[in-house]
Amino acid sequence: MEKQNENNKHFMFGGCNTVELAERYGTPLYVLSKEKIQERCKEIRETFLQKYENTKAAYASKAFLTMAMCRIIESEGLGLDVVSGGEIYTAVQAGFPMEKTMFHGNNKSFEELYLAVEHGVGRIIVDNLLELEMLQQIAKEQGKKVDVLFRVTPGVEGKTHAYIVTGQKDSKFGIPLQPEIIESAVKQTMESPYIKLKGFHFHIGSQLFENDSYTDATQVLVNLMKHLKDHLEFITEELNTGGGFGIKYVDEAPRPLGYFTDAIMETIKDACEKVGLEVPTIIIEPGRWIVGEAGITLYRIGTVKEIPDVRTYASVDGGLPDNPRPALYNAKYDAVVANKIDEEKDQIVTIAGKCCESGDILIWDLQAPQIQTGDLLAVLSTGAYNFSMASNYNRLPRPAVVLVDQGKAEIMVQRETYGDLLSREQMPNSLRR
Ligand SMILES: Cc1ncc(COP(=O)(O)O)c(C=O)c1O
Ligand SMILES: N[C@@H](CCCC[NH3+])C(=O)O
Repeated sequence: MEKQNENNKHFMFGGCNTVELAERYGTPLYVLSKEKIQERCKEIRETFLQKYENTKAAYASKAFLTMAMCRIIESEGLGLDVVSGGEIYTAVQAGFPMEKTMFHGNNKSFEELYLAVEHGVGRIIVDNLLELEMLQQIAKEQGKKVDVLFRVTPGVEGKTHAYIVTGQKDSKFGIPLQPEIIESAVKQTMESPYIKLKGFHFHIGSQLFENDSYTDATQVLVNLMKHLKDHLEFITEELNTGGGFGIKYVDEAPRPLGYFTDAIMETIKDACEKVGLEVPTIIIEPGRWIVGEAGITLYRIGTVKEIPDVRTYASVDGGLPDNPRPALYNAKYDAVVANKIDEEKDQIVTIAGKCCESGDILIWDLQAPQIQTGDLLAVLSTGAYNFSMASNYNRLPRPAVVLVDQGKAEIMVQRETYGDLLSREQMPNSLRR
């Protein structure tokens, strides 16, 4: 834990006193530590990019994206993985070097693909044949040749929540690895003046702690590369092995990045050598691993309801709309009472959100000091898939996002207002008074 403030009562994050942050910016409040993001990017550079030749890394921006985040990622030298027109637009507006972006998604629209080609997105990760068709038309129209990878489903199951596995055969993502399907798709690109197929992509799933699914999938891909070389003389130049590296939410023991990347690199080198293939450029694209532990959410405690012999509920001023993960994946979180970090944790309390949903419980049975109305709760590891998955359910305005760095705090995203909630509404003429 970070060095605490002088009276040791308040939780410090990014060198800032969280009690002061809550007073200054209000609650709920997302707080993001620049330093923690930078530490992860440094680890990627040192244990992967600099250790191995012909490697690249991109940040999976679906985990958390704002224009400021694009700037941080750009200055750390990483690329950006985007999955929608909205994410492309954000990167363009932030002035992100678009040749370092890669565009994913299982159902990209014509408009989104058009936007991607227009702005020179570096790689389009083609997920299906309809997309390939649209892309040929768009590239022809814009007079460009587009670099693509094919996303394939290697038939490997990641050990994680069923809603966040993606690499298995029965998946909505990717081109199935049946020889006739994949061969015909590769042939189409080899004959096309508008498409350059650089290689392949797979993504097994998210919040993974074992490297065997990565190495199994890598081996499957080398078999594919060999097959395509033998049958079509197609040379694979790039292989993107996705993201998914697990982080600590409560008591998980996360692996260092090298545990995954060393295994991937060893497997690819050995497997390629065995069948006489050149090792392709290897790309990784973690999201959660870069930003998850770099974020916290501050909430003010409201009602404390004690049900004798049952449990105590402490309700916060946010919940499911700013963090849908507990309701969606049964995700577990840890938290500290930010204004009482010196106090003994002698109470078990359940942290409830304020939505009209019994399932809106952020944390069951948190070990905490005696909690009272007005206390400040800091929920940890909320940097990934909280802000980016937030909603306005129950018409709660989305919280502000503050970037903290060595004791300084700056607003990254303003808190929504009630006015914002109505800003796109229009009264139909038939209902006007
Ligand atoms: C294609 C792709 N790449 C990267 C990621 C990032 O995953 P994570 O945030 O678990 O690293 C995802 C999400 O699971 C994904 O679908
Ligand atoms: N949104 C999910 C993970 C999906 C990752 C994107 N494919 C989560 O919060 O865990």
